[in-house]
Amino acid sequence: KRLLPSKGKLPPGPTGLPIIGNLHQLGKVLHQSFHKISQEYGPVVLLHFGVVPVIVVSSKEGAEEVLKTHDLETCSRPKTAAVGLFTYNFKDIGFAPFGEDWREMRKITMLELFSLKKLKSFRYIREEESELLVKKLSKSADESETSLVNLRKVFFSFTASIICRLAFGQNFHQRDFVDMERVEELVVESETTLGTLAFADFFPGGWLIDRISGHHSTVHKAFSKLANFFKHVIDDHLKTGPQDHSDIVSVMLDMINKPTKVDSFKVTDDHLKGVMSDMFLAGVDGGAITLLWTMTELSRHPRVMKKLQEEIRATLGPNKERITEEVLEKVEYLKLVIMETFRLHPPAPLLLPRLTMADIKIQGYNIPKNTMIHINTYTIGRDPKYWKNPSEFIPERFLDNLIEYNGQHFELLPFGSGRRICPGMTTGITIVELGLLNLLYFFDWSLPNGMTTADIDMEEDGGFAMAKKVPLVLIPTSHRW
Ligand code: HEM
Repeated sequence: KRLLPSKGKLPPGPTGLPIIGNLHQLGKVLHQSFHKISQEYGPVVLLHFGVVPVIVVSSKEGAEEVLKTHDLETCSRPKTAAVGLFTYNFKDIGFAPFGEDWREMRKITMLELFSLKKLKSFRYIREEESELLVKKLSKSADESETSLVNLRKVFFSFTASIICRLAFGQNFHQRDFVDMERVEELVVESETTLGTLAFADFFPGGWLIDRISGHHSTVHKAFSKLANFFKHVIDDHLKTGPQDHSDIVSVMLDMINKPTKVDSFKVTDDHLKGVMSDMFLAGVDGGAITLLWTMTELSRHPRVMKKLQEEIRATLGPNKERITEEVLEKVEYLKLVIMETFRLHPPAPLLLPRLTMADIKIQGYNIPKNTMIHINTYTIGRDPKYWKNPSEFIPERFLDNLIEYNGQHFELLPFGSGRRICPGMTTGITIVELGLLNLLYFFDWSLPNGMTTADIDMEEDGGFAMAKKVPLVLIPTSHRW
C-alpha cells in the first residue's frame, strides 16, 4: 500500500510478498485467478504486480463507474514492453495512451470500417468467404462420413481471410506468402506472447530475468514473424503503384506519402504497422474465438443446437445455394445463442487494461492517478446477483430482459464500453453470425465416435483473449432436405 499514495480508503486485497507483490498468487489464466481472488476479497480488489499497483473490478456497478462515470479519467492504457514491440511503440489504437495518436488512428479506422462507399464490397467479401467455407467443409463431409474437422483451424482461417481482405486488400486464396493453414499459429502465438506478464514491466532491472528465462527471445521471435507478414502486405501495395484507397493500408500509405496540410497530424510507417497489428490480432482473434465457443456450447447442448437449426432452416427455407446477409436480421434465436456465449466466454475477459489519468473513486474506494484497472467481465457474466443459474447455458434467458452487448448494459460487455469500446463490433458480429448461419444451415454436426457431450473439454487458455485450450473436433454431414 506504500506504493500507492492515497489519502482515502484503498480497496482490500491479499497480502503480497516483498518485491514480487501478489505475482506468486496468480496462475497462467489471469481472469480465473482474479475471479478466485474477488470471491474472497470482494468486487474491487487491489493487487501488486511486482511494484505496479493493479485494481480488479468484478461487479456490474463497478464496471459502470469505471467505463461510464469515469470514462474520461480512465480511458488511457498502461504500457508494457511486449505490447510496445507489437504496436510499434504504442502507435496503434488498442494500446495507445489517450491522446492525439490514438484519436487520429481510431478516426481513420472507424471511417474505413464503416465507409458507406465500401459497404457493398465488404458485404460481398464476407458472403464469398462464407461460400468458400461451405465448399471446404462439404469436401470434407463428402470424402467420408466420419471425416473430422478441427474447427479452431477452420475459424481462424475464415476470419483471417475476411479481415485481411477488408483491411489489407489481400486475398490469400491468390497469394502465396501466407499459409492459411498456419494463420491460426501466427495469431495465437502473437496474442499469447503479447498478453504474457514480463518481469521487465513490474521490477526495476526485470529485463535481465526476461533475458535469462528466454521470455525476451520468445517475444521477439513471435514479433518478427508478424512483422515479416506485414512487410509482404505493404510491399505488395507499393508494387501496384498509386494507391486506390480500397483498404486501410492503401489509405494510410497515401497519408504517409502525401500529407495534405502542413501542420496536420503526421501518419508514419509505425502508425500504419501499429494499426495493422490491431486489425490482424483483435479482428481475427475476437471472431474466431466467439465462433469456437459458440460451436462448443452448441455441441454440449443438443437441445439448443436442434432448436437453432430448426429456426434457421425454417426461416431460410429448403435447398438454398448460398446465404446472403439480409437474412441475419430474421434469425432471432441465433442472436440469443451468441449473447449467451458472450456471457460465459467473453473473448477478451478482462477487456484491455485501462490506466487512470486522475484520482477517482470506485465503489467508495480511492483509486489514485496512474493505476492499472482490469474489468473482469468473466466474473460479472457468472455473478448470481445478475444471472439465474449462472453456470448453465440457457439462451432463452435473454428473452426476458432487454440486455444487449452494445456497451450500454454493464452486466454483458463483450466489446467493452465508453470511449475505448471496440470499433470493430459491427464487423465482428456480422462475421460471427454469417459464419454460424452457414455452418448450421448446410451441415449437421456430430461428435467423434465414442465421444459424449460430457467429454468435451472446456479448459481455457490465454493472454488478453480467452482461447479454448483443446481444439474442437467435430464431424460435419451435409444436410439432406
Ligand atoms: C467478435 C469479435 C470481437 C470482439 C469480441 C472484440 C472485443 C473487443 C474488446 C473487449 C475490446 C476492448 C474494449 C475496451 O477496452 O473497453 C476491443 C478493442 C478493440 N477492437 Fe475489438 N473485438 C472484436 C472484433 C474486432 C474487429 C473485427 C476489429 C477490427 C477490424 C476490432 C478492433 C479493435 C480495436 C482497434 C480495439 C481497440 C479500441 C481502443 O482502444 O480504442 N475488434 N475489442
